[in-house]
Amino acid sequence: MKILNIDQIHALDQYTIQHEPIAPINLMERAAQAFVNWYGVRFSSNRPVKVFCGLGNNGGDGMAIARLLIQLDYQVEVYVVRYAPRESDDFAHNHRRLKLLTAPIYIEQPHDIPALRHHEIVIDAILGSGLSRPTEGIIKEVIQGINRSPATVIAVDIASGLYADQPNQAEDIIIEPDYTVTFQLPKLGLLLPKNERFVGEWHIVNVQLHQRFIDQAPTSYYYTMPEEARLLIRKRNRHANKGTFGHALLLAGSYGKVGAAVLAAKACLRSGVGLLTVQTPLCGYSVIQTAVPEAMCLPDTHPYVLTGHTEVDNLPPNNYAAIGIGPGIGKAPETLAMLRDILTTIRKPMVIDADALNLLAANRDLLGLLPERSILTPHPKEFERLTQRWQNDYDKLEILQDFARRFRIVVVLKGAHTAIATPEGDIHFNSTGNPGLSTGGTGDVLTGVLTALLAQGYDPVEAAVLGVFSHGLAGDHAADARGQIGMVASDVIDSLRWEN
Ligand SMILES: NC(=O)C1=CN([C@@H]2O[C@H](COP(=O)(O)OP(=O)(O)OC[C@H]3O[C@@H](n4cnc5c(N)ncnc54)[C@H](OP(=O)(O)O)[C@@H]3O)[C@@H](O)[C@H]2O)[C@@H](O)CC1
Ligand SMILES: Nc1ncnc2c1ncn2[C@@H]1O[C@H](COP(=O)(O)OP(=O)(O)O)[C@@H](O)[C@H]1O
Ligand SMILES: [K+]
Repeated sequence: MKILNIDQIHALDQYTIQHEPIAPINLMERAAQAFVNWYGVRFSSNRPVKVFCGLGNNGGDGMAIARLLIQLDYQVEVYVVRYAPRESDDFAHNHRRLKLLTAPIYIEQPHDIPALRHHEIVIDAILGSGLSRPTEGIIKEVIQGINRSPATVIAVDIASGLYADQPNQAEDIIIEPDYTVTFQLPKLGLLLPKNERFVGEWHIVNVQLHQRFIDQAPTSYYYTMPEEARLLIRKRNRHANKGTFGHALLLAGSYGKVGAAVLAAKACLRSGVGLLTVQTPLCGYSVIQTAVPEAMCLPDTHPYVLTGHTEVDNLPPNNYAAIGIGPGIGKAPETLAMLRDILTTIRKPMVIDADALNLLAANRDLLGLLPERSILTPHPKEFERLTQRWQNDYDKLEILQDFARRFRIVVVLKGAHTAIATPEGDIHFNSTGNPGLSTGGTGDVLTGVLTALLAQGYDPVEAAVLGVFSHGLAGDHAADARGQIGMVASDVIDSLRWEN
């Protein structure tokens, strides 16, 4: 699904109005109805509702939402924050309609702000995507009052005071909602880590804006929807054999970190690879042979770290369908030499993770050797080591795009909405996963998943989008079964499923 900027979203509104065609007031009604449908299945009518409206179209949505809720027998009070003399036409229209049902209360001074109790629901329709400057004056006072209250807060479209596609300043006063119900398309600002407090749990509701405009709108930002990810999964041919699905090589583990190799190997096998060889230091040999009997093991000559040398007959590295390197390998000089050797030999996309990334960061000349369309999987700290410090999340996205474009690679920047940057400069945000994944070893699992997909011949961008989605989904299933707190990386492996 595309993520559009605010100018595009406004143009999309106008396009829908002209080409559907639909009167603006009816489009607002559709948005309000979509919000109320969402609301109705979650909150019972015995919780009093206070709707806070601004004077623009977000406020107009609030007015229409209040009317629809009153008609459904919810107990609703409507507050209008009168911060300016002018109102939008559609606000004024809905204001008139609402006044036939109830008398709104006007807030002009701080003492007009009502007390809010914990069983109440606040609907924040003060400012939406039309935000043009930081909040101040009476709007700021109302927002602070709502944020201090114990009520449940739901933002209409976006929290009042939060920019949808540009950075806020630390001192900005912004609604801190429990939920955001946004219209039609996700907004970039909802996905960024620093905005977490101003987003809460967010949901998209469909208001049937014109699909032709969306299809033609240029963007670099995408949000992976379940149906899009599932479409990428390839069906197996009836007459397939294990050769069809590739032979992968995982280079993983060091003394004390052979578990990382085990996790990556198991995840690789659970993601459909045909054959798997794990190269690990000698100390890992019997661990791999015992813990992952489905995998072959290539013992390195070194007892503790990977050097790339082995006394056992094996395939030349270029003969593997895909190579994944990094989980638990450490940063020994011998391992650096092996990485350099591999990067000079291998010409097909690889998966590079963990200490392999730290070795790249410390030896930047290696970046130029990366096979085109390789997948790098840094968490934010590793990414900072590879690049530079960023000022804010928007700046970080630019650094990410530049880095992926410059080295013609796929960069999977891990986090709550993992951002996958392509060599073409696009960014795909993931929609699955939960904080239960913040536990040691889940990154190793992802490396195994991605290596398996490359070995099966998936294009690296598709492998990254699908692999990250499926890994997050497995994390969600693991959380359902074990809870976010109790789940571990092995549960994520056990929960991997590939169904389209
Ligand atoms: N896209 C969709 O799918 C649909 C969208 N819809 C809804 O429309 C909403 C967008 O409406 P909108 O454009 O009228 O903007 P909104 O935020 O209500 O108000 C802006 C007004 O406030 C002002 N203003 C700005 N910042 C300010 C500040 N800090 N302090 C004080 N004032 C400030 C600004 O004035 P100005 O910048 O001109 O001074 C302007 O007058 C959107 O979020 C959604 O809810 C649906 O109805 C239909 C489907
Ligand atoms: N709060 C979160 N929400 C969603 N996914 C998360 C969250 N925290 C971590 N993850 C995911 O868990 C994985 C952690 O990877 P990483 O930090 O490399 O762990 P490790 O090095 O311990 O294996 C990544 O895929 C990341 O996207
Ligand atoms: K709002």
